[in-house]
Formats: sequence, C-alpha cells, structure tokens
Amino acid sequence: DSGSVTASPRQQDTEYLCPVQIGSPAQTLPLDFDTGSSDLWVFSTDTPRSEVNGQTVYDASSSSSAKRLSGATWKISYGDGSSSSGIVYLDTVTVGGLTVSRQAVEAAKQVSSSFSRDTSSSGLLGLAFSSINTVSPNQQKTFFDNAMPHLDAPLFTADLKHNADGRYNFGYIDKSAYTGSISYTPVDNSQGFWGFTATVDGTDVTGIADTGTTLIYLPDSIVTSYYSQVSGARYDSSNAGYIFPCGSSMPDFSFNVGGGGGGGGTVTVPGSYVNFAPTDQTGQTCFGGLQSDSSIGISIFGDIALKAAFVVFDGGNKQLGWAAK
Ligand SMILES: O=C(NC1CCCCC1)N[C@H]1[C@H](O)[C@@H](N2CCCCC2)[C@@H]2OC[C@H]1O2
Repeated sequence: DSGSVTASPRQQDTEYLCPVQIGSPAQTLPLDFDTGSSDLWVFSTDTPRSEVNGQTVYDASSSSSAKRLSGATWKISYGDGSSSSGIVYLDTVTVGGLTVSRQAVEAAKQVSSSFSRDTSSSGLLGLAFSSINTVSPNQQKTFFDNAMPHLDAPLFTADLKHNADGRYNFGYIDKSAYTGSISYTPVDNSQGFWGFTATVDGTDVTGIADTGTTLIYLPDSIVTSYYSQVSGARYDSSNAGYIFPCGSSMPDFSFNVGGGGGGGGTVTVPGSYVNFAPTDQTGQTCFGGLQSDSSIGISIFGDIALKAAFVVFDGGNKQLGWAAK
C-alpha cells in the first residue's frame, strides 16, 4: 500500500494542514501532521462548544465504524505550552488513499486556548514513535505504525514548501520530488522522537526533525554567530528571540547530514526563510526563523529547515534521509 496527501501551509508557514478522512461515512478533518508527537487527536462533539471556534469536529456517534475504547483517556502538553485531553475511539482513518481500519482516534474533551484560536486546524496526527503516545492505560499506535506493515516501503516522506502546497507520501519515495542524492543518517528514537545529528559550521548538533514546530531552535553559539552577520539584529527579551530590521538580507543557513565517509549532503535554508515574520503591524522589525534552544533543552529542526529539503522518515531502518529539491 501507499498514500499521498497535500500539506497546505497556514498563516505564513506557521503550520501545515492535511485532509484526513475519519469514520463511515467519511468525515474529513484538516490535521497538523506532527513528527514531534504521537497522538492522533481531534476536535469532536465531545469538545465544549466554548472551546470550538469554527473548527470541523469529529462526531463518533455518526460513524458506523466507530467503537469507544472503553476506559481509555489521553492527555498531552506541547513545548509551546499548549495542551489537550479526552477520550478514545477506534475508527477507520484514511490519509491520501491509505487506510488503517482500527486507528485510535483521540477525541478532545478539552483543548487549550491556542488550539481554540487556531480556526484552521481540527487537531494533530502524530508521526513520532508510538513509545510517547499518551493513551492510558493501554498505549496506542500512531497511524504510521499501524500502516507500516502494509506499506510498500516502511517509510514516509515530507516535502513541505514555503507558501505553497507540499506533500506527505507514505510507503514510497517520489524520485521526481528531489534533486541530487538522499543523504541518510541514523535515528535515535530513545526519547520517542526522530533524533539525529547534523553538522553546522563544523559543530555537531543533535536534535529532532519536527514538522509540528514552526521554527529552528539550535544552540546559542550557532544562533549568535548567525545573527552577528546581520546588522541591527539583536536578542529582544520582550519578543523572547532574535529580531532584526525587516529590510535585512539574511544569510543562507546550511547544515550537513550524513557526513560520514561519503561526505554526506548539505541542506541550505535560504536566508529569506529565516526572515520569518514581522513582530508587529508596522513591519519595521522582523522575528527570526532561527532561534536559541537554551530554554528548551533540545535542538529542533522545525518547518523552516524541513521546507528547504525533501525528508525521508525511514521507520524500517530507523534513519532520516535529506535531499535538496
Ligand atoms: O509546541 C510545539 N513545539 C515546541 C515549540 C517551542 C519550542 C519547543 C517545541 N509544537 C506545537 C505547535 O507549536 C502547535 N502550534 C499550533 C498553532 C499553530 C502552530 C503550531 C501544534 O500543536 C502542537 C505542536 O504543533
């Protein structure tokens, strides 16, 4: 089997949403595919009306294939301080033509304000490792884990784009989607993430590939060195990050992956991607797409990096492949 689904950017590439069919007859919800978490959760008829703000909701009672997972609950909190929790159904889930018949669909009974405010997203589809799924007492598998044995190849690829529709493919590598060769590097999934090591200016950086995080968060030394090249750039405590004049031309940001014998491959993030967004309506000052990881405790290669590459999440061989495009 295989699947292929469009990933549409929202609000200046802040997130990427994909249509997912749930239940019988199909209910289509736009979900944020998140390689940094492992719960498939949705706004639902169980979500308080006061917390629903235009989102499409899942109604298990109108799906003939939905079965309540008796006694199961879930509760998740994310690095940005957002959170959600609720109950669990098993139902049929289809992504880009790829169907999993008994997928844990986690219906929200509570969502935090940032989710309520995000009118375009009906929830998340977690694509990290099932070891960090939050369903209790019996942990559930991700969509990818459930699909993997049926896939032509045990992998999925992410091809996110700046201000344009990209694509997630499951079970195959589309050779027309990238240029040159794919450089592979081992994955450390001991924390449940797609962990890997890249080299930036000769310095090894161990981080995670996270489609659910908008920006890149790297060690202070690397970030400070990058912004030292931009006149007027500074760390601004009120914005909690590096800012600079919006008219600045930003240097490209490159990192090397798979640097073994073969020299590996280089991913180059165009400077324009690092000029992420204005800090206010005046458009004078802009917020950087590259920020420090010092308040996080882990380095994160988020959408700013991922949209500069074609990325293979290889679950069978536990490796990450990176290619230019
Ligand atoms: O919390 C993180 N990442 C952390 C960012 C700070 C540094 C540590 C990692 N990712 C979340 C992301 O922010 C959410 N957000 C919703 C609104 C639109 C933008 C996306 C979305 O929900 C959960 C996940 O994806």
